[in-house]
Amino acid sequence: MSLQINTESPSPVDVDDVKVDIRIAELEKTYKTDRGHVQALSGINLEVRQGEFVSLVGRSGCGKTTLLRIMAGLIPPTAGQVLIEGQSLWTGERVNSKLVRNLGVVFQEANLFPWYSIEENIALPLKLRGTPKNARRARVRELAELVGLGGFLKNYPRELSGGMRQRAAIARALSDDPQLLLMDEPFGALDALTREKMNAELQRIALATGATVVFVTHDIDEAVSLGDRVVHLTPRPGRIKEIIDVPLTRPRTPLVTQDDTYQDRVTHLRTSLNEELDHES
Ligand SMILES: Nc1ncnc2c1ncn2[C@@H]1O[C@H](COP(=O)(O)OP(=O)(O)OP(=O)(O)O)[C@@H](O)[C@H]1O
Repeated sequence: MSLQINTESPSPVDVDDVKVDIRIAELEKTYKTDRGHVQALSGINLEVRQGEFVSLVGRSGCGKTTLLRIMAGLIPPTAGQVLIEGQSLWTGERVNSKLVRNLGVVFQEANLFPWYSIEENIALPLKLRGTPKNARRARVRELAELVGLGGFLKNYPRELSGGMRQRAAIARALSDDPQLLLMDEPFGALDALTREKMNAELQRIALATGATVVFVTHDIDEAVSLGDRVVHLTPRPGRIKEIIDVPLTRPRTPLVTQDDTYQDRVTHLRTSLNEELDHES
């Protein structure tokens, strides 16, 4: 079977198409350091459709986290645009805080507030939004069950394992029903079984809520098993090497790994990543 691989970055912004949730156009990011400039991203063009699950993969230093942090409103791009539902996320170094409030963001580190209980941590976005206490409590219970923390709501982060803290962080990111979920290696620190379970949960939640997900991972298998498309970035500077379609039906179970389409994509990506290493050595 031939791979539907788009090796060209899509052309920049065409704001007429309402089904596109995110449009990234000619994005550049250069970090200024004491030892000079580091060009982390160059010429990034990417469109993400509403409800789509896009995985970002690539070797260490290819700019995955930088791209996600720009999309999350945490660091400004040096040039280019990020449009979310047609609105600019960045105007120079100024971020559109209204757009940022509607994002759910999960990082590799759980980043929970140590002085709040798990319940209070998960409820925080709802509290900030002014959701009444009873509704908040019901939603938090529902989410805690979902991520397997139903019995730990009164505990504090320090009393939980790393994997449990991460699940709490995911529940917190989901609490306000974000339409766009940005995740940077959220399951990197979890054991294999928990990770598999969280992958299934994330897929289920994304399907149920219709949320658009952008998901950074080092793990090719995870990228393909979760993604509708996989964006492969290459380093120095970070560029899109190719975008791979993964036309597999959902929900995808662990059996997806036996599917030819799945295996083709994984093999292709693995070969492509290894070629990069060979070129360097
Ligand atoms: N705050 C910073 N200041 C200077 N350079 C930075 C900064 N953050 C990242 N970089 C550089 O930008 C490039 C991209 O880094 P980034 O963390 O985005 O890559 P990554 O693909 O997420 O890497 P990894 O997979 O190791 O997390 C790297 O060369 C990195 O050294």
